[in-house]
Amino acid sequence: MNIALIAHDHKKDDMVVLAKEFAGFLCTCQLMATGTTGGRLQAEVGLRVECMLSGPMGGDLQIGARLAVGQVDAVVFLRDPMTPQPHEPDINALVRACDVHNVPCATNLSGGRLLLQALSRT
Ligand SMILES: O=C(CO)COP(=O)(O)O
Repeated sequence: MNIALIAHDHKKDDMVVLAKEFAGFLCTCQLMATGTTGGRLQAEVGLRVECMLSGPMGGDLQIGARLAVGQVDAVVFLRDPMTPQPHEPDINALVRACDVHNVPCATNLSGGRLLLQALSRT
């Protein structure tokens, strides 16, 4: 299974907690992440992650492009709703691509937990 993991700066600690919780499942998946998120998952959780560019540099778009051609099965995108992001159009494009292609996308910690629980049982 191909899973994309993305977190805005104020949500990166949550992503590390979530990834540690599901490390046993995630280490059986092909993981991709935006640059800084992926770096933390590698360093702090020990997961093997394909790192794209950092989000503001186009990482969300890289993941969206893969998703559009069927190479992403699920997205956990822990967004920060309280902080304006310079690359808001890229963020919207990725979430829209999930909707266009009917790819499950969790945008907060509890949704991410539910999604990973469900996927880890399949
Ligand atoms: O900005 C992001 C997603 O929109 C996340 O990017 P980083 O993982 O590189 O911080």
